[in-house]
Amino acid sequence: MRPGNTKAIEEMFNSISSKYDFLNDIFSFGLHRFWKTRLLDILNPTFGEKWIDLCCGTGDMSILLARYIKSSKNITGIDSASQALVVARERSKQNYSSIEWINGDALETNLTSHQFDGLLMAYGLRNLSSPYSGLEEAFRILKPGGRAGILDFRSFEGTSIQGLFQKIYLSFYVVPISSLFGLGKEYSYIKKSLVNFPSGEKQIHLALSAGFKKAKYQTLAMGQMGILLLEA
Ligand SMILES: C/C(=C\Cc1cc(O)c2ccccc2c1O)CCC[C@H](C)CCC[C@H](C)CCCC(C)C
Ligand SMILES: C[S@@+](CC[C@H](N)C(=O)[O-])C[C@H]1O[C@@H](n2cnc3c(N)ncnc32)[C@H](O)[C@@H]1O
Repeated sequence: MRPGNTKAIEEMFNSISSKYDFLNDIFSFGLHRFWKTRLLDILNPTFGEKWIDLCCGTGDMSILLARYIKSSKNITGIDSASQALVVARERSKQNYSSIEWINGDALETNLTSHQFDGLLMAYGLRNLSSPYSGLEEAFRILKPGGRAGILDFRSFEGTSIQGLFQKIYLSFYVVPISSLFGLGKEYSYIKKSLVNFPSGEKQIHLALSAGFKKAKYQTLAMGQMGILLLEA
């Protein structure tokens, strides 16, 4: 599996969608929900605002957002993997039925410009064939002054203890456990996708070039994850 191969990535996420949430809980000890909630705490979405979750996958972030603002109205989730959206629809149909799920491309959403107050993207940017084009599209659909939060693995430049820890964790914990579920190849893709993923500083630069007025980057999970915070 090569990063940047859009069709192959879509197929990969379709194939892992039924085990995706379960494995994320195992691999992060449930902490990924805490990281996603931290993102919401920073962005402070409020009732009445219109939000979009790009690369929503099985819908975790959109559902957390709906819980956070105590309403599922005005929330849209978009993902290219149709099977991931089947899971998202099933998970949301009882209590969060107003969330709109769209099967589409985050690089070309075909959504009207300047319509969202806020935008979320969790673990999506690294999977796009062009993170820069993803940021341009995010900027286009946000209202002026709209805010965006992008959560993903931190990409380390050079040698560091944290970078080494990340490689060891992925190679000796995540891949072997996922292999037990027949998904070793799929999960070994995470490490590959980090090779060309821009560092926090470079993400800031890309976002400003894509049109955002303000950009900052902060880390969490003992420096393993990063949040890119943007204002359109
Ligand atoms: C929710 C998480 C990852 C989502 C995710 C992203 C991808 O790009 C994938 C690609 C292919 C298959 C699956 C995924 C995928 O699930 C984050 C949590 C899961 C991680 C595997 C956990 C990795 C944790 C850090 C390297 C170290 C964390 C230390 C912490 C203090 C426990
Ligand atoms: C690692 S998952 C993250 C899912 C979810 N946001 C979460 O935090 O659990 C990455 C998601 O990005 C989606 N994706 C990758 N490229 C995409 C694109 N060009 N357009 C829309 N979705 C895309 C995949 O289908 C996958 O569901």
